[in-house]
Amino acid sequence: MSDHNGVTVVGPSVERGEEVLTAQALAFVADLQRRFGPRRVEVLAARAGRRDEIARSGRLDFLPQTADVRAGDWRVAEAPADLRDRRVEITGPTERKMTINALNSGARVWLADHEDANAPTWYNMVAGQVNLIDAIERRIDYTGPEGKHYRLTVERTPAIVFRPRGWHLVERHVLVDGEQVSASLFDFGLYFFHNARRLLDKGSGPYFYLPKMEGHAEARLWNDVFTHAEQALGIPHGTIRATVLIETITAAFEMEEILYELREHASGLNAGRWDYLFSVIKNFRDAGRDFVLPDRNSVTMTAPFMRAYTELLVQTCHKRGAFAIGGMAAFIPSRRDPEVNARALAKVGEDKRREAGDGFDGSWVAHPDLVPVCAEVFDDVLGERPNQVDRQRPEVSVTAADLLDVAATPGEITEQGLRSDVNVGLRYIESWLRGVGAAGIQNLMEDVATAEIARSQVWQWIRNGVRLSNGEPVTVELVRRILDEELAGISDELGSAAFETGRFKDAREVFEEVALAEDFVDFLTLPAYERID
Ligand SMILES: CC(=O)SCCNC(=O)CCNC(=O)[C@H](O)C(C)(C)COP(=O)(O)OP(=O)(O)OC[C@H]1O[C@@H](n2cnc3c(N)ncnc32)[C@H](O)[C@@H]1OP(=O)(O)O
Ligand SMILES: O=CC(=O)O
Ligand SMILES: [Mg+2]
Repeated sequence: MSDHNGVTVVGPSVERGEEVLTAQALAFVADLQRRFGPRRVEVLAARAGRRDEIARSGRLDFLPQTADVRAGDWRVAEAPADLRDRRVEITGPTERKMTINALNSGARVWLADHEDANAPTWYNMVAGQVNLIDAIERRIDYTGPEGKHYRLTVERTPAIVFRPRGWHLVERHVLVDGEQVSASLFDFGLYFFHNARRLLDKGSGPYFYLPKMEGHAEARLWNDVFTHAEQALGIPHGTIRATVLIETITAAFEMEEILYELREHASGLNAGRWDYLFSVIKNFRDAGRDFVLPDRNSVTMTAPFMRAYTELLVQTCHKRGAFAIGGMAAFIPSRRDPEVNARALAKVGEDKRREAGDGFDGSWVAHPDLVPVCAEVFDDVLGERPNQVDRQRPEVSVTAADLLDVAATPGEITEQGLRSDVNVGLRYIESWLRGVGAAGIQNLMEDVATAEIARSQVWQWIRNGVRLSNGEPVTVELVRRILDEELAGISDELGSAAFETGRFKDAREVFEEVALAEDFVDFLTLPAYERID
């Protein structure tokens, strides 16, 4: 434990942690917390207020008070040179081996993730910052436990776009004046303090993905944080570039306003489909059967409400000179199973073709073996151009009713779907509690966002009196029985020794809290964070 000028670090020491947790860097974070921490609390309270309003009215609409922003003539800042071509973006945790693999992947951008793909153990958060500095300095290497050596093998590495944790989270290992620091300000502050100048000196810049925002007031808060941070380090205003994930249903109604708030710092919007689905379930969880989604794996991007969302996103971005970046197809390739691999490549190719055809400027992949698939699709559509931001979509006309047309989603609610939600929820939470924030489960990529869908869908089915396709009602008792059965199956598969040393008991407790409790828990990571480390 260390204590300096009102900043107390209560996390254990991490190898090379002293390089990032310097007195100056912590003072910078503390200043951000003191200036902006109270506004973060207000923003979170406003979220709760808005959700109460949705519960009362059962609907959402574009904001009348910002009609002039939507009608106005404005554009976001010009893209810096290394963010003009974003056709392939690889995402992943900042763990050392994966950092090197992502840098060698051939993607144009690496989304270095402290959000959905991250389990925020103190070790991960500090070591991740060390790895990021080493990555920017191109001095990163690593030897795995089996002796395999990793180093940078390419001349041109992807531009790094760092995703800090969302506004809802705290970093409990750092206290500022006795209060837990905002995880967003901690992650952003350390990365910016250590790397802003470094990146500029290397011809790049401090670039960020901003997760899980629920509206333009939150974008204004980020913009004010950026402006202050630039001033504090004497870096020109507008150096930071931010890409905002539109991954909540409320933010979908404020895309223009979000870009407007951040216009001097904005690079684009990303269609974060998994959290978006979670947000639809969460916000309309008690709005009746019209908002009940079928089995998680049957909801695709061609469902009418998902198409409305991505079409509006592309149209909005290009109207404002911003990049539209596509989302994550969940299929992961396999180097062991050619059939699984072929299916993943085909599915991902199909997904990227739809996005490129719709006008997206680039898209995400979860695995290095998917970089060529995404590159090929966007190469075909872009040709010599670095992006297609000039492609306007005047024919697109999306209404509030289109964004909320969940009822038109095809698909069934099946016992297999329920079992899959329970199985994936348990396995993912167990992995997260062990410090692993992204996992391949049943050949699909699972992370915080996909696990949120699984557990919130179970909650919604129970609370809306849903029956499975076999006629059985979804009840707390049924889900408890399935939990027993799925856990027994996992134990048989892993063997009892491995099962007992895992975190399945805690994972079950968390799953029950976030899927079965009468009061809906806003984020599964909140109760899970109490049990991490
Ligand atoms: C909803 C959202 O926010 S999506 C964005 C957040 N989610 C993510 O970023 C998920 C990123 N992807 C991953 O973490 C991984 O691909 C997983 C967990 C899904 C699968 O990983 P693995 O089980 O290790 O896959 P696999 O064994 O095929 O990996 C092969 C190699 O590729 C590497 N690799 C796989 N995915 C990545 C990645 N995203 N970045 C860097 N390297 C990767 C592995 O480290 C492994 O390296 P090695 O051969 O040197 O040991
Ligand atoms: O962050 C991306 C998502 O789909 O969620
Ligand atoms: Mg997300």
